[in-house]
Amino acid sequence: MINIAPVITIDGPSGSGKGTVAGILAKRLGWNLLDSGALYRLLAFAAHNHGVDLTNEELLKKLAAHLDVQFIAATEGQLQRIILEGDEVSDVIRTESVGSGASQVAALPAVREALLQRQRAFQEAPGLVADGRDMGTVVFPDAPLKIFLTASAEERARRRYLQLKGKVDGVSLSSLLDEIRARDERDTQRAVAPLKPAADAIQLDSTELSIDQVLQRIMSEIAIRDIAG
Ligand SMILES: Nc1ncnc2c1ncn2[C@@H]1O[C@H](COP(=O)(O)OP(=O)(O)OP(=O)(O)O)[C@@H](O)[C@H]1O
Ligand SMILES: Nc1ccn([C@H]2C[C@H](O)[C@@H](COP(=O)(O)O)O2)c(=O)n1
Repeated sequence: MINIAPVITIDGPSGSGKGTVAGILAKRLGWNLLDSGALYRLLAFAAHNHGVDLTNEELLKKLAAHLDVQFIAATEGQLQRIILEGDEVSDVIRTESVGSGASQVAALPAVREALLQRQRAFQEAPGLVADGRDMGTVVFPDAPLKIFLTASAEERARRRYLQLKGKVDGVSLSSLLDEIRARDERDTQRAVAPLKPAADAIQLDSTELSIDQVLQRIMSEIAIRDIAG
């Protein structure tokens, strides 16, 4: 059966604002939300907990296929919650070290294959906003609206610094910039599903745009396509 729930994909590098914009958009439209990066982060986190090496593709594939995870949708005044093997992990998976582990496991073809159907299962009525690296190129190639959101590495590191300052000890702008550049390199250069714009994606550089301005641009693309009813 053909799945007719429309999908809006938002891909781009770390810190470009995908997650923020996708969350607001999903809420505004009343659509489902897929934070695909969270799945790779959960896998890296679970691998660490179970003592699985981040290069062991065979074991990671099995772990990915059986990942016991629940996404509890955001409600008024409550952000989305993520439960892994019974424990709330919404915050602990957001560190740059888990992000780096996620980027390593995400380069393994068997891992990506094991997570593919799990991601596609989020495509349910009335619609889906999906953010990640390969949403428009691999996971939802038929999406009627694809956004590729970027910003300079310096601006992305600055945003991350403001986000983590006061919450995480010892955070520095220069180390965040190094980590962001290393992750960009790994995510764009890997052989499978590298980070790149889909041929039919709209490219938005948010370096000089506020979150509201980015949302306005996307809302006007939605209106042009008449995809949200
Ligand atoms: N246009 C913007 N202007 C200023 N700050 C922004 C903008 N977009 C996002 N931010 C802020 O930048 C930080 C990173 O944003 P966000 O987590 O949405 O990025 P991301 O692309 O989803 O990153 P990742 O892929 O690592 O999860 C957040 O604190 C967010 O509020
Ligand atoms: N569709 C996706 C989503 C994420 N990844 C990998 C690469 C990222 O560096 C890492 C963490 O993602 P984030 O939570 O920062 O968006 O996960 C991917 O390969 N494909």
